[in-house]
Amino acid sequence: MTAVIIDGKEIASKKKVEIAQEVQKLKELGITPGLAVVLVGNNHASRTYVTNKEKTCRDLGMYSVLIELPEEASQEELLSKIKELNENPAIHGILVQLPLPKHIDEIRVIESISPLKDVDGFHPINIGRMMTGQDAFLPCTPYGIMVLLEEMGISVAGKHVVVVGRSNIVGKPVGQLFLNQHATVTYCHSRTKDLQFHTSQADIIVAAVGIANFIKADHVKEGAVVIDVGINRNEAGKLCGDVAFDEVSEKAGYITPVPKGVGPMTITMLMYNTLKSAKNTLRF
Ligand SMILES: Nc1nc(=O)c2c([nH]1)NC[C@@H]1CN(c3ccc(C(=O)N[C@@H](CCC(=O)O)C(=O)O)cc3)C=[N+]21
Repeated sequence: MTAVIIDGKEIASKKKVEIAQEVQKLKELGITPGLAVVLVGNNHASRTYVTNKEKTCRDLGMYSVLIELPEEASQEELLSKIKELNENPAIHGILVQLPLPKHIDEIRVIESISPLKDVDGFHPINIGRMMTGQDAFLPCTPYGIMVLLEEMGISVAGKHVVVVGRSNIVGKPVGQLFLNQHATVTYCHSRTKDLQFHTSQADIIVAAVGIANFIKADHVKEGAVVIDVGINRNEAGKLCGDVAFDEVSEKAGYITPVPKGVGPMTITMLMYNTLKSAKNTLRF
């Protein structure tokens, strides 16, 4: 069997057209969704992602502003910038690019963002509301994964999903979103015994460990759906996922490539969350 490729780039483009149309409607009501991205320091990868986010914002007709602080900026400086953004009515979404320099407490920073503008979905209020199945800003990568499956017509209810990796921004929340859609969820991590025993039973595997080519064909059941969240660089500096794509594609039923799989959906769902926040202001 050769796996069906889940084309995240194509699905993201389709979603972005829908978002751009919604943005146009809001602008006719006098509201332009605004996203503020805060970048501390000069990490090259972060700058690439931030540039990508800003460009996408503008392509969709949204307002975007980049706030740059030097690497040595104090936590207090960052927190006061965020306070200004919380109070700025032209800003509907705030994203503080992670990772932050070591001298800054990331949790403290995330908790200083208004939950109403937390378009990353990282704030405990939004995580708590997601846990209990209430309306919330959902974290962009996990949300994007659920949209990919929905667009591909891959049902989740009753399926056995194995999440490999338990980060706060992907592994833990994506398992919760699967649970909310009635899947049976197994979380695997660095302390799991016999990883292959679990992954080879999965109907759907989410690989979010941050180790290049970690999931091999032996980890995968014939016909399984394999979602690769990895954003690693191989020896040649080329972007590659957590899944050994070629050998796993021989066995899987569906697979997301890296690049052009989950990544573009992360950006797209950030735009969706910013639009949602702007729409929320119509409610008050
Ligand atoms: N507060 C915060 N929120 C984030 O959402 C966040 C963050 N910090 N820090 C860094 C990670 C990483 N991230 C990616 C977004 C898009 C691609 C993406 O579009 N990747 C393209 C390839 C891009 C390239 O060529 O490098 C793809 O997979 O096709 C990847 C990674 C968001 N992040």
